[in-house]
Amino acid sequence: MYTTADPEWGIAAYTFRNTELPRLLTEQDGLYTLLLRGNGAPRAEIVDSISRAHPGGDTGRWLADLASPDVAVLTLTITEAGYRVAADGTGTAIDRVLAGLRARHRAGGAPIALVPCDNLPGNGGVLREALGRAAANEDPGFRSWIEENVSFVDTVVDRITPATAEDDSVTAAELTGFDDHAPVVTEPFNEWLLAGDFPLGRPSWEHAGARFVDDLAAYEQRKLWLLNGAHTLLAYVGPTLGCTTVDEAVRHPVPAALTESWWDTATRHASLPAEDLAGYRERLLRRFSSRGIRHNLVQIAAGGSSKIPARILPVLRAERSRQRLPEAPVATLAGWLIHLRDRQVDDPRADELVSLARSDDAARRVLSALDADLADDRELITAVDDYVDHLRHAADRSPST
Ligand SMILES: NC(=O)c1ccc[n+]([C@@H]2O[C@H](COP(=O)([O-])OP(=O)(O)OC[C@H]3O[C@@H](n4cnc5c(N)ncnc54)[C@H](O)[C@@H]3O)[C@@H](O)[C@H]2O)c1
Ligand SMILES: O=P(O)(O)OC[C@@H](O)[C@@H](O)[C@H](O)[C@H](O)CO
Repeated sequence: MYTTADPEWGIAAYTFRNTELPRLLTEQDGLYTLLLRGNGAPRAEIVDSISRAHPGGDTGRWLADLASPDVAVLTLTITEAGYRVAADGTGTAIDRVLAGLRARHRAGGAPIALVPCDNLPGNGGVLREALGRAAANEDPGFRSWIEENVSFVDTVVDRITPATAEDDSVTAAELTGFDDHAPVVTEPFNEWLLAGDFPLGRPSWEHAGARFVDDLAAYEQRKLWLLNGAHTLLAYVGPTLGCTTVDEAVRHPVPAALTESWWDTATRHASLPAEDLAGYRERLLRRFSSRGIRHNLVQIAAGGSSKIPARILPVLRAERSRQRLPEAPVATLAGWLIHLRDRQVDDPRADELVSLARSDDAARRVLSALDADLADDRELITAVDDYVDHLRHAADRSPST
């Protein structure tokens, strides 16, 4: 959407495993509909910035694109779990990026900007570190080329974009007359913040509202703690009370009160000025409550083992260092324990975590798998265990959603 602001640029898009989406996009000449759903009537825009779409398995094409000096920027949206480096170094997104950079280095070594768009603190640094680990056994000349020519840009992407539902295609076609098989539904709000260098230039994304800043840390903290932290809380507590979407969960008295309590706790440790945080929080409640967006909690519940450490634990640690034990992080951890015990778990560490969650002394063992220091916090572990019982009782008394 931001790239449509600069018709000089186009996107060669690659999926990871999905072969259907590139096929559909190719049939549609790369066009897709952005369906904006808020509390009023839906609106639609056609996005024309994808020049080509390829399945991730099209390795020859991928290497040729990455080798080309016409390619100046590589963005990645691969989920938090996508930054893991496999023990044998193969088959991951990081491995594919490394192969692409190798091809680029061999083809003359034009510089490039890598722009991760996933919800991770310091996502540019996370990518730099993951690539560094994957490249540990590479030729030293290639490794120093990476250091000197690859720029790692930090970003914060803020726009609630749930998985597309069937009726979204119907609504999109009614609004545009274009029979789109790959529409994307989103909220009207959008914010994209970036910090870093683009050695070969970039699209003028600022013309569509992107903001380039020197330091992202405070914005990142605000977004990851207040928005994604609350989403994580709702994704684990909501389903224990019969809620299936974010808007349902923030209308239910128990998760609604916990969300407010989480925001009170997290804002005590956030760096931006209080008025800014209060405004963001107020807007968030409106965004979460929007009836236009049906954001499934199951989608948000995936990958808790990488999300909880980034969104919940920094605040919990800051509170524990002041001898406080706030309710909302305890509720999130208890909800996660119930999730691991009772539900279909989508997480790269699912086997290990599900087995720990079903063992004796589960709370201590699951929490220590997240952070070894938590294993010694008896007060926290007891509170999480008690909260599991509390949530189960609350479920029995829960109003229907
Ligand atoms: N959807 C949103 O509201 C939103 C907003 C801001 C940021 N984000 C970020 O974008 C990410 C993707 O969200 P989405 O809604 O597009 O999800 P999605 O499930 O629609 O897409 C995830 C993509 O990541 C790929 N992927 C999954 N696991 C991978 C792995 N291990 N290695 C490489 N690729 C992998 C999938 O193939 C898919 O193409 C989120 O994890 C989040 O960090 C999402
Ligand atoms: O998989 P996650 O938790 O990183 O993402 C799910 C949502 O919390 C997330 O996509 C938000 O909607 C998004 O971050 C809003 O900007």
